[in-house]
Amino acid sequence: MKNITLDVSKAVQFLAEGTVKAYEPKVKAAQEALENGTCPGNDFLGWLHLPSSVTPEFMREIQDCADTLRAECEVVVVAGIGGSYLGARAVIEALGNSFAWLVADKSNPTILFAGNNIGEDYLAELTEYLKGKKFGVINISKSGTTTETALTFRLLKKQCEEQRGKEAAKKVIVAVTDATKGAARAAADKEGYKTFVIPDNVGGRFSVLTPVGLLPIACAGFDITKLIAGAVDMEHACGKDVPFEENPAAVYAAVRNGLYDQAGKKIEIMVNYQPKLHYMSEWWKQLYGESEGKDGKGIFPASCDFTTDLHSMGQWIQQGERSIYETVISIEKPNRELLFPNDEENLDGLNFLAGKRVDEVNKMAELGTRLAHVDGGVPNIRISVPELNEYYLGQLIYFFEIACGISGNVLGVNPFNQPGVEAYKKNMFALLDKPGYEAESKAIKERLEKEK
Ligand SMILES: O=P(O)(O)OC[C@H]1O[C@](O)(CO)[C@@H](O)[C@@H]1O
Repeated sequence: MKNITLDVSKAVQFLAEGTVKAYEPKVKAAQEALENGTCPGNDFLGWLHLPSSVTPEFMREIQDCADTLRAECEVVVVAGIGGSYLGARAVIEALGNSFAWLVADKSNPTILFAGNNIGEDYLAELTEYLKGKKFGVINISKSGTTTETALTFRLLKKQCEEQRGKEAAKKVIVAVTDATKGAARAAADKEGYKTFVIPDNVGGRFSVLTPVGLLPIACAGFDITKLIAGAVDMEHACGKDVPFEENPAAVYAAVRNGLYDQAGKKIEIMVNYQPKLHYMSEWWKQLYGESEGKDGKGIFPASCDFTTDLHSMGQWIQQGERSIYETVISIEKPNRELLFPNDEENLDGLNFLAGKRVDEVNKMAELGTRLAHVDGGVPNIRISVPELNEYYLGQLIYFFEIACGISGNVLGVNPFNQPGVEAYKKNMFALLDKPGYEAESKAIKERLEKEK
C-alpha cells in the first residue's frame, strides 16, 4: 500500500540553504517530548498512539451503535461544534456523494450537522425539516457544556421524544461526552442513552479518531476500520525513530516553522482541487489555529477551494502581500471517470479537450497554478494522496495531528490548550445574565453604557 507523500521542493527554495535541516534537532526534541510526555500540555497526549491502541471490540461497539441508528433513522443529526463536529463532517463530505441529500437511493441515512451555530433560522428550518421524519441524534460535546450544542440538543431531544415517544427516542439518542462531567453526561445518565466516552487526555480537535468522529462516520456508511488502518500506518511512518528526511510530519513541521520564522510567511493557505475536501480544510484550520495561535504567535491557517477560489482569491494570492504560502492536498486519482465529449459545432472552442478526462484538465490547472504562484513568491507544499478513500483520509488525519503536535512544540507554545476561546463565552454569558456571572454582567453593562 502506498502512503501519502509530501513534496516541499517548491517551498524550501524560499529559504536559505540548510534551513530545514537546521530545524532537525528542534523537531527531534519536540517529538521526544511528545513521546516522553515532557512537553507543555502533556495531559493531552492521548491521541498520539490512539490509532494503534484501538481494539476490534471497541470498533465493533461503535459499529453496532451505528447499525442501530442506521436501521431506525432516515436522518441522523450530529450535534457538536469545533473538534466535536469538524472531523466527522470532513470525512463524511470527502467520501460522500456531492449531492447526497438529493440522491434518491436512501441506503444510508441523511447526516445533518447542528449544534455548531446559534442561527435561529438554521435551527427553525432544521426542526421544520425534521417534522414527521424518523430522526436520531448523536450529541457530541467533550465538556458537555458548550452553549451552541446544548441549546440545539435541548430542541432536538424534545422534538425526538414528541415524535417517537420518550421510550423509543432513547434508542436513537446517543451521547459522546465526558465520562462523568457535564450536561450531556447528566442527560444521558438520567435518560439511559447509549454513551461513548471522549478520553480526558484527548482534546476536542484531536478527537476525530475517537467515537466523536467514528460514530457519525460509521452512521454515514463508511468503513471506520479502514480509516483507523490508514491512521495506524501513518503513526508508524511518522514514528520518532524514522529518520528526519523520511518522516513527512517532521519535515512539514520544520518547513512551516522555517517559512514563518525565516521568510515572514505568516499565513498558510490549505488548498484543495476537489470541492469534497472543503471541510477537511475546516477541520485542519481548527487543529492548527487552536493549537498554535497563542502567546502572540502562530501561523494563521486559512483555506481555499481551487479552482473555484482562483476566480475570487487568485488575484490576492498572486500579487498581494507576500506573507502567505500554500499547502495543496492533491488527490492523484479520482474515484469516478468522466470524459469531455466532442462537439461538431465546437462553439465553445473546447474540442481540443475532447476525449480527455475532466481530471486531466484539473491537474493542469493545479500545475499551472503552482508554477504561477511560486513565480509570484508563494511557497508551495504539496501533499499527494493516492485516492480519496477511508484509508488515505486516516493517513492524512494522523499526519496533520502529529505534525501539529511537533510544530506547536517547535514554535514554543502549548499546542493542547485554548484559553483564548473563553473570552467571548464570558462576555456572552455576562450579557445573557447567566447565573454565576453577576459581577461580569454588571461590569460589561457599565462598559457598554460608557461606550454609547
Ligand atoms: O466538545 P465541546 O466541549 O463541546 O467543545 C467544542 C469545541 O469548543 C472548544 O472547546 C472551544 O470553545 C473547542 O476546543 C472544542 O473543540
